[in-house]
Amino acid sequence: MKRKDFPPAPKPATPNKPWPGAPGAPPQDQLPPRKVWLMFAIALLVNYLVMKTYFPGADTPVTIPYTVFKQEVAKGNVKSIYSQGEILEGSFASPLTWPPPSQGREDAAARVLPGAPPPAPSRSARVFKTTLPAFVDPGLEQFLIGHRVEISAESPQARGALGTLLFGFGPALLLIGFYFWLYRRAAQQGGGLGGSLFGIGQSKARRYDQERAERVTFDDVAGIDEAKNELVEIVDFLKDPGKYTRLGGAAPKGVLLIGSPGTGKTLLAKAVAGEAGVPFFSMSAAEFVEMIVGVGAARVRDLFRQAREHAPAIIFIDELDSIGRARGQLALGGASEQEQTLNQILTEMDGFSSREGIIVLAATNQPDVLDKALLRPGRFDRRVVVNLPDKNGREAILGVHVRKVPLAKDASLAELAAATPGLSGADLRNLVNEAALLAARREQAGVRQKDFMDALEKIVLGPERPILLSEADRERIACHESGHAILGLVVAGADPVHRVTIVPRGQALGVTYQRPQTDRYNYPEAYLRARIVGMLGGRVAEELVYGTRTTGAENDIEQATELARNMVTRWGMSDELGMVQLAPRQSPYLGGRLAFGADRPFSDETARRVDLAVQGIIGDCHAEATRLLRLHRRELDALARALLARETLDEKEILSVTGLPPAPALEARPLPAQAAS
Ligand SMILES: Nc1ncnc2c1ncn2[C@@H]1O[C@H](COP(=O)(O)OP(=O)(O)OP(=O)(O)O)[C@@H](O)[C@H]1O
Ligand SMILES: [Zn+2]
Repeated sequence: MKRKDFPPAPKPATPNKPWPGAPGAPPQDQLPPRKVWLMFAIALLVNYLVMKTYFPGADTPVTIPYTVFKQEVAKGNVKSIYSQGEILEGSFASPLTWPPPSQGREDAAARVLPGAPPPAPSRSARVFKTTLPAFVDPGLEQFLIGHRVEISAESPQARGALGTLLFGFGPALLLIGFYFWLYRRAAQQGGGLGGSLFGIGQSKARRYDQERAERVTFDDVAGIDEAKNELVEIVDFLKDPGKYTRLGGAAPKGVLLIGSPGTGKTLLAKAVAGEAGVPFFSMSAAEFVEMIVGVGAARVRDLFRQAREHAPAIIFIDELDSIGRARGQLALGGASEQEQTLNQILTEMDGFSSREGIIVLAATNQPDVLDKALLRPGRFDRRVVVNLPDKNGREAILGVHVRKVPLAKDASLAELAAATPGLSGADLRNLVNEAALLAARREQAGVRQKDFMDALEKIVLGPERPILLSEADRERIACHESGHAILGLVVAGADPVHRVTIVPRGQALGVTYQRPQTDRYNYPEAYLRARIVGMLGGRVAEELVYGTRTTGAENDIEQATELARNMVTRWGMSDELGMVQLAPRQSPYLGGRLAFGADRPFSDETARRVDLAVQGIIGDCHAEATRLLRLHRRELDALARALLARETLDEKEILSVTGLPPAPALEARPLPAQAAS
């Protein structure tokens, strides 16, 4: 069973890909695959028809009886023959239909007779084949000559040099021609299919023409006003590059957008282009680098060339960190390719003057791993941090995304914003989308608050999972979740418990969902301990009720350990170790993961003391959880029973079942929402 905290925020299924037709969805200017196949089929057909018309000898010969052959010679319809042993091949002056159609019909009638061989379907042919009779037909030669039949040593099926060439290579030539045409087409459209076949060195940059794609403006970007304000100047510059450089000042060349996934970096870059009315060339850095060495650099060159042709313009490089990692720090393999690509970017950025009116925007969520050379003046010397939105920001972002969604009267974006701490802009868009789908499925005219809340639950906790649990398992899970929930009510400073369920969701078999009333930025030690006590509540309840342990607490243990370790190593909350930094600062953009190349900066002796301190915190919290649950055993049992009967309980129901008041407040109330399972 699993415990979830709001940060790291859950990732929506497709965080970055706008759905087709959404603002910012790339224009669909590549050939759709179906059309490609159609063209291919047409090419093959043309090939076939050409062969048919110009090389009738290519026909498969009809086999005719010797007598029919002689009749045709007598009629003067046989143009030439070629004999090879007793097989005689030849061609007619005008095509012959064989077997004659009438005979075909008779044969069809005869087919009812059992054992009758199926007749050959009658068809018209220019070439034929016949077998000479075993007895010698004297005078055949004279007969043929008399009827001007050309007797040759060469089979009519053998073709001239050109014929052979066309037959052997025709289809291949056509295919090549076809691909070449496709490639030209794709190249004209700036990348696409051809690019992957021939133009490997071409950038696959997508160009968004602001007239063609739906134009993105600053109106579409909400909740990140600071970042927006910093980019206003860039828009100004793009509108009139001359204005800035007239007095000899250098305009910015590169701006690095730094922020967690889904905070709207791409959107912001598009909006800058949209506001300035300039073309937007976008490419993900990961796309630069392929298996073939040198390709990345060529693509970079191509990307900048394209932008230069359309200047003023914006170049947007997403996921810069995937090539911008400090050189020499790269993983094995592909290192030199990444280096080359990176060097090419640096060269290009040094190469263009700011007068050209090209601005390179790049996005990353790991600024600390970037090569220092990228951050030097004249390159990405401006940094704009794009933060996760606060409550007001979330409300504004929701406002942007519900523009085209009809809302029911009871829908409250403010309330929704309050319930979604830690969610990014992309998450919020996803939330609105899910809610709209849900409302549509429920056949409502507008989206109600309940739809939003259900969608939120699905996004945060994962979709419900239809697995069949045994009664014993359900009882265990009910007991475990009740343990979390009761502690959420009785531990001072715990976040309010919003929901408890024993319906399996996502990875979890059951979930206790807690969330704070406000966004939190600073966490008191007492709050962190309260949180660990709550995390351990599931296992402790099982210990009290059953006296045995299960694997269900794995996730709880993981999270509790991480939190306790951070208290000791980063936040100086251990008296034994004091205010010493024992772990590198975690990048807020790495979602809590350690920065690249982090080393352990202390002795083995200290490591042992850290472990002891962490175990000490967990031990204390375990004791506290046990004490509190013993004290509230009656409420624990009541809640577990109610859960077994009703599966899901909301805040009000939990309070009424247990008869407990909400958790008493701590001096100041701390952190984002959490869900424990
Ligand atoms: N501040 C915002 N205002 C309005 N919509 C937003 C905002 N932030 C994100 N979105 C929505 O989320 C979508 C995805 O965001 P976007 O791709 O810009 O995020 P990102 O920061 O570039 O993410 P990543 O780092 O994963 O590339 C946007 O197209 C937009 O619909
Ligand atoms: Zn749990």
